[in-house]
Order: sequence, then C-alpha cells, then structure tokens
Amino acid sequence: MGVSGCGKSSVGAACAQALGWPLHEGDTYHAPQSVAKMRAGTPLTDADRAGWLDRLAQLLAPGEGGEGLVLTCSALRRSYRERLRVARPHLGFVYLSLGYEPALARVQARADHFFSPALVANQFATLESPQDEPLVLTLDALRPVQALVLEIAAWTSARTLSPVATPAGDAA
Ligand SMILES: Nc1ncnc2c1ncn2[C@@H]1O[C@H](COP(=O)(O)OP(=O)(O)O)[C@@H](O)[C@H]1O
Ligand SMILES: O=C(O)[C@H](O)[C@@H](O)[C@H](O)[C@H](O)COP(=O)(O)O
Repeated sequence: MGVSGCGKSSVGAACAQALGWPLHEGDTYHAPQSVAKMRAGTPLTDADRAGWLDRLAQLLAPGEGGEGLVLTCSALRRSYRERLRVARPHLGFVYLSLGYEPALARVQARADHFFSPALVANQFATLESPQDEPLVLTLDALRPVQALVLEIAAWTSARTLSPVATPAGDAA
C-alpha cells in the first residue's frame, strides 16, 4: 500500500515471485469510469472506491490464494484497509513510505500509465498513515527493490511460522 509511485506494482511483483504467491494488481480492478477520472486528473471519491474495494475484498476471501497472495492496492484511508481486513483476518500490509517530491518524480517519469501526475498531491492529502495499526510493515520506498523484497519476505515468513504472530486467543 501507499501513494501512487511508491512502488506497489514493482515491489509487489517481485515479492510475488520471491514468495511463489499469486499477484493481483489492484489497478486493474478499478471501474473504467474511475480510470477515466484519474486519467483526466480528477481524484476518486469514497464512492468511486467502494466498488473497487469490494472487488479487492473478494480476492482476499479466505480460501483464495492458498498459502498467501500479494495484492497491490493504494489503501490510502484507514476505512479502506478495514474493509480489506474484514475480508481476510490477519491481513498484513506493507506500507511503502515515500515523500511527495520523489513520488511526483516517479509518476512524471512513467510514460505508459493512466494516473495523472496532477493527482499526486491529492494522494498525500488522502493518505492516513497505517503505522499505528496491527500487522503493518513500514518501509522506506527509496530503498532498492531487492532490499525491500528481502525484508518483506522475512517478515512474511516470520508471521507465517511464528504462533506469536497471531493475536492471543486466536488459534488460526
Ligand atoms: N524502490 C525503488 N527504487 C527505485 N525506483 C523504483 C522503486 N520502486 C518503484 N520504482 C519506480 O518508480 C516508478 C513507480 O513505481 P510503481 O511500482 O509503478 O509504483 P506504484 O505501483 O505504487 O504506483 C516505476 O518507474 C518504478 O520502476
Ligand atoms: O485510490 C486511488 O486513488 C487509486 O487507487 C490510486 O491510489 C492509485 O495509485 C491509482 O490507481 C494509480 O495506480 P498506481 O498506484 O499504480 O500509480
């Protein structure tokens, strides 16, 4: 999760490969009208995102993805993350934290993407940091992709293998 340009697609794809898990690219589940809005530089509203989050929640339903799956999703507001947590208890979030200037530079440098650079400021205005929420790994998105993948894979393995990674009283 994180603002546009933080590396969700790049890091997510590399993580899925490293973990041997299926990858779902959240961008591909936006409604065509939402993609058109973003292309035109109009920010999405909560209403625009509701159906998108419902579609992503379906991907996260327990039983989907076997051992695990990687889903790339901006998940900017806490309420969006709560929607996804309802779908999959103990869902982990990797928050790729990046400042406005590098995010803007990355989005401007992307030639083949629908997301308008004019929307990057709005991404930061919408973002609610997840850092005080459970099962969140916060990483500096300026680090090299491979270093991020190694840390995410280690965090994921520790959560999967260690019984202390689940809340007390929950045998899952
Ligand atoms: N850790 C990184 N270091 C350097 N460049 C990166 C890193 N992560 C992503 N990028 C580059 O930044 C741009 C945006 O990355 P992308 O994965 O599309 O982000 P998002 O999916 O969050 O919008 C791409 O050109 C990508 O190659
Ligand atoms: O909720 C939103 O406003 C969008 O999900 C947005 O955060 C997302 O970033 C775009 O879909 C662009 O895609 P990238 O994040 O891949 O640039």
